Amino acid sequence: MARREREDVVIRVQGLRNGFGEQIVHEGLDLEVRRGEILGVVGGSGTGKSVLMRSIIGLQTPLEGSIEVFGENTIGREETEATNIRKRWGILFQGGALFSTLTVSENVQVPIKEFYPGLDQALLEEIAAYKVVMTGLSPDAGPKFPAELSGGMKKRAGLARALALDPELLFLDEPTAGLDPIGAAAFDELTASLQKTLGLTVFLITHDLDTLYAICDRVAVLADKRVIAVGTIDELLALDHPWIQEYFRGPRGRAAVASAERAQART
Ligand SMILES: Nc1ncnc2c1ncn2[C@@H]1O[C@H](COP(=O)(O)OP(=O)(O)OP(=O)(O)O)[C@@H](O)[C@H]1O
Repeated sequence: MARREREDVVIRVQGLRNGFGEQIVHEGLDLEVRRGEILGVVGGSGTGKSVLMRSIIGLQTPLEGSIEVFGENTIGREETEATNIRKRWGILFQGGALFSTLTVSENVQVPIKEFYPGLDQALLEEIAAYKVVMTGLSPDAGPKFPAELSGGMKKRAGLARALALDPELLFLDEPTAGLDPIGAAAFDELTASLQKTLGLTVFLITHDLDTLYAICDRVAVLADKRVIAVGTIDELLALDHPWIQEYFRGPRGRAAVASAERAQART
């Protein structure tokens, strides 16, 4: 394969098999995520979207297969070896996963302290304050505890922490779940604008059709234990798979198309 092509693939998953006891979640799953794209990952509940993400970031050891991130294998790596790859990505887990006993600013400082111990406290606070503002939160949010924040603010704080180390690759697990439509649209806009400004590659698990239409360059569909299709929404719509047709052409899919068309007409 040409070197250039290799470099343009940030995540390469091949022949992935995952399971828990008797239950096989993935079998022969292949996926490539290209540099600079927002890839939406969809699939019915329990199809293994989160397990796929956990496999890629090394939290779940697959039964078979290979996973490369930035051209490096991420399976079975020693902690110290994996550190160099881990600091090049940021993760927003489902629900934000903030430490409830730490303030927003302290939450953002956690990964910085982990990877760069010994940084001066004033500098840590300055970096955290910058990340907080970057995600659209007011500077006053820094000293607040997660319990004092709205759902949307918690997501933004989680995003600020995911961006703490200036990552090239961002993993978002259902970032708009639980947000009202206006909050969800605002979060989508934030994701798209950060992706552009920072040149990020984004792996985005979602059930939110509006998010897919609004900001994803391509969408990967998980079904039957593997990625059955990946492409633009138009490319997926041309396929004859019942789940894809039902998902994109069902009532919610049609509403998302109408809303995307309205947004386009406004620009
Ligand atoms: N640690 C675990 N132990 C046992 N089974 C697990 C574990 N983690 C996930 N599973 C199972 O693997 C399957 C896939 O789970 P996963 O959370 O990846 O689904 P998902 O596609 O992200 O679903 P949802 O859209 O509902 O979040 C499920 O059947 C789940 O019960």
